[in-house]
Amino acid sequence: MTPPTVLTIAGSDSGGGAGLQADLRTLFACGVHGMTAVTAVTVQNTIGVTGIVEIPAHVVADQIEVVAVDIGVQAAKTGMLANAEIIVAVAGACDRVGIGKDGHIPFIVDPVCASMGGDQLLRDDALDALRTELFPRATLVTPNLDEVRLLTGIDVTDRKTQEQAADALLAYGPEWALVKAGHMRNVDDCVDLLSNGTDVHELPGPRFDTGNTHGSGDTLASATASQLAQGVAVPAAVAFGKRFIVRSVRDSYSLGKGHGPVSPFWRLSSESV
Ligand SMILES: Nc1ncnc2c1ncn2[C@@H]1O[C@H](COP(=O)(O)OP(=O)(O)OP(=O)(O)O)[C@@H](O)[C@H]1O
Ligand SMILES: Cc1ncc(CO)c(N)n1
Repeated sequence: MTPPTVLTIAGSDSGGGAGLQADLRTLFACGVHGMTAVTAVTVQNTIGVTGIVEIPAHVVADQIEVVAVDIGVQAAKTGMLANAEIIVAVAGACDRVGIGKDGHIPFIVDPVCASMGGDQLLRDDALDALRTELFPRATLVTPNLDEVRLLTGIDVTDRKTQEQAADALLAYGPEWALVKAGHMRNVDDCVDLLSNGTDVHELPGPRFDTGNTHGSGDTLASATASQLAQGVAVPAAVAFGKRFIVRSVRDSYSLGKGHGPVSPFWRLSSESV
């Protein structure tokens, strides 16, 4: 049987923990066919990012268009987009193939700005392009708290500011905003907040005491995209993504000398070959 298809528009992490490698791993574990429009190649391990080569913007757009035309895309997500020119090209290509809230294909914009270790993955002057080019096209945006601060100026410290941040993000035009709580390290649990301005959903979850959360945002967004690709509504798709990431953080593992990755392998391990 042909599985549903999901396109990730993202950068490569040579260490295999985050970026398109995390996306493909997660999409596979969720039973969907993953496709990639590569935006950048990072020279990266568990310690940090030491180099970035950005892919020409027209090549990013072409990757989106060729897979959409031939294979078909049932949901799409973004990760690292590197620069404003790529963002503009992604917006144009998405419009041409129907990806986005005004087309028929659900579109998650994960506004990746930096790696877990703080290395910059998006040029400073590209923030505005994210807000103006991609947020209005997004079915769902999924910033972490550092990205919320950069995009809205709001410092999220509790449930009230989390909701304020969601409203500020929604003002840029996405249908839904998910304000992730992974970086709210002063609290014992990890409650993400999903809102479309009228429906507000708390997504509760435990906080595991681990530094091995490399790729957690990519994994959450990809697991959510796997559900949107099958016609699941946003709140249920995000609830699935949250359950998926909780198990994946629980089973995260140490690798190298820095931050190890979250692991979606739990989903594949119930049967022996
Ligand atoms: N220590 C943890 N224990 C449990 N869940 C976590 C933990 N850290 C992050 N999460 C969950 O993982 C998901 C991603 O959250 P986070 O805010 O860390 O995103 P991110 O910073 O974009 O991730 P990335 O590490 O890929 O950059 C959220 O659902 C969050 O609640
Ligand atoms: C390529 C890439 N994308 C995303 C992230 C953030 O998780 C990362 N560290 N590297």
